[in-house]
Amino acid sequence: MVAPPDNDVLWARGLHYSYSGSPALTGVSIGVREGEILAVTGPRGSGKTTLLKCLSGQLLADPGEVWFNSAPVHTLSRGARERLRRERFGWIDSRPHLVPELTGWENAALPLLVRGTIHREAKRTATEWLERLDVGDCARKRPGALTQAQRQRVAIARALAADPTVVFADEPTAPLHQADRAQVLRTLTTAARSHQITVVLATLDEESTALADRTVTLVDGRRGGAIPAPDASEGEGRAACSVSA
Ligand SMILES: Nc1ncnc2c1ncn2[C@@H]1O[C@H](COP(=O)(O)OP(=O)(O)OP(=O)(O)O)[C@@H](O)[C@H]1O
Repeated sequence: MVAPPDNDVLWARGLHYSYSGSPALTGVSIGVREGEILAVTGPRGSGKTTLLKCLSGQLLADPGEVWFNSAPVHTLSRGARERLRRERFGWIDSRPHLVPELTGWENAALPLLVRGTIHREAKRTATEWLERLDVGDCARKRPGALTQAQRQRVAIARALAADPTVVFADEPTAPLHQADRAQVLRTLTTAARSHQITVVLATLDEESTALADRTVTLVDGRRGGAIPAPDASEGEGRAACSVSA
C-alpha cells in the first residue's frame, strides 16, 4: 500500500464498485484537501452517489483504497467504519430524512445525543446551528410543520452540528425550488468554510459547482477532467486546488 499525500484529508485510489455485476465505478482515484469544497458532477447514473458512499465508508470498493487523514478506511471492519462515519463524517441526502416525532432542534441534535453528548450541550449546539442556517424559528416545530426548504436546512444543521471533519452532500438542493437552491447551498458552503469543514458535494447543478473550489466530473463511472473553479471575483469558490489522480 502506498500512503496518501499528507495534505489530503481524503484520498482514494483505483475505486471499483459494482451492483450485482453492473459496474458503477471503474478505477476512480481522487484526493480531497482539508477544508476544500469539492463538487463531483456528471450525468445521471455516472456514479456520483456511489463515489460518495465509497469515500464515506458506506460502501466498500472492490478493489480500491480509501484513506482518511492518512489512515486506511478500506481495511477497517464494518463496525469501525460505522464509528468513523458517526464521529468524523456528516451526510446530507437529497431528501431531508428527519424523524417526524422529534422537533427541529431534537433532529439537529440527534447525532450528538447518540454520541453521548449531554442533553443541555447538545441542545445548545443544535440551536446555534439552526440559527446559523436561518431556521432558528424551526427549533420547536416538528418536520410536518416545516417547508421542504426548512426541513433541508434542519438536515444540514444536523450534519454540521456534530462537528464533522468531512460532510458528504448528495445533491442536497435537488428537491428545492430554484429560488431556495442557491440560498441553501450558499448557507452550507459559508458555514463549512467558516468552520474549516471539508465538503464533497455531488451535484448536477452548475450553480453548485460555482461555489466549489474544484470540480471533478464522472462519466460512466470514470474520472473526466478536473475543472478549476472560477476566480473569486467571478464566483465564490476559492482559487483552484491541484488534483491528485
Ligand atoms: N442500489 C443499486 N442497485 C443497483 N444499481 C445501482 C444501485 N445504485 C446505483 N446503481 C447504478 O449504478 C450506477 C451509478 O449510480 P449512482 O447513483 O452512483 O450515479 P449518480 O451519478 O449518483 O446518479 P444520479 O445523478 O441519478 O443520482 C447507475 O447505473 C445506477 O443505475
